[in-house]
Amino acid sequence: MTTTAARLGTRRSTMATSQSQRVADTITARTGVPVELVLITSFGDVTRAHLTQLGGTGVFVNALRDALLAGDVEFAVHSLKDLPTAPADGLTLAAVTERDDPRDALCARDGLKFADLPPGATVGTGSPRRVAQLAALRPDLRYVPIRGNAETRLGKVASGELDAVVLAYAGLDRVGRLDDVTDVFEVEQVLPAPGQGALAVECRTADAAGALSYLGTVDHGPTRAAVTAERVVLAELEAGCAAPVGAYAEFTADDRLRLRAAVVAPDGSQAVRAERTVTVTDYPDTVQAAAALGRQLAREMIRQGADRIVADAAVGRGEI
Ligand SMILES: NCc1[nH]cc(CCC(=O)O)c1CC(=O)O
Repeated sequence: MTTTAARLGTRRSTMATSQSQRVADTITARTGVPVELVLITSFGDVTRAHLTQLGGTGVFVNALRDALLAGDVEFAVHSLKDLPTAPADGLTLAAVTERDDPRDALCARDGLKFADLPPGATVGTGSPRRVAQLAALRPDLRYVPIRGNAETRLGKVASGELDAVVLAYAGLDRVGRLDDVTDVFEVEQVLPAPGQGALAVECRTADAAGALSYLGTVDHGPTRAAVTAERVVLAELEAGCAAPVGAYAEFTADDRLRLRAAVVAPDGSQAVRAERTVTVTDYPDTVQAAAALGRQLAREMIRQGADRIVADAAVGRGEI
């Protein structure tokens, strides 16, 4: 008897296939189920438009979701930070993998640290969240929007077109480019995107409890709780993945869940930053505690004007 391999849908980039292969190998090691990668081209991969002009959420995940719903693949692996917060009809988040390093990293010419970049130096990043937080730290630098995969972005530093680029540390690790990192931003300086460093495994809801219940073997409870809190902040602020919102949750030494979040105006001139910790055992389960924590923190931030900053930033991007 031959065992048919489960088909895992993934984007085609080196980063996507590397992280998907790792999930496939872990599933096979833990369950014995063979998994084959099916490469799917998303609109976000082929268009040259600037990310913030693509209508926000979902550009990288829609093609994978279409393939799932069409039955072309059994499950899909996404970078969790690219996944819209709204649930998708007929699909279930079957697993959230253990988070890799959530921080953002600087890759600069000549080994330069962020503090040592000369005034006026050009820093490439397509993320309003990064621009806003970096501009708050160094308003004297020039932030340049860029697109393309990690290798293309790093190439702009190698060619001398830019002095530096900022990318996710976890992504650089997955494409084998950690040698290019010259500085790493602590989460206190630059809060990561909600879900950064974690992967989402998505399948059809109809298969989740039965045929594909083995996907639960790659679910990591503490990461799922942390990213739940982070994504609730994003949802409550009615912000998409292109909004200047950072959020990071982690368990403290005494097993409480601490959530930090920031909303920063695109020029760094205004910011709402907040932090809150929850005692998880006060709630029926960890994910409910995380969701309550996210809602409470978001409400506190809205009282301080965070929703205004989010809306103004969307107007600035031409979304409203
Ligand atoms: N939007 C693209 C994207 N989606 C996930 C990652 C990095 C890996 C991760 O956060 O899991 C990246 C690239 C980047 O931000 O540098």
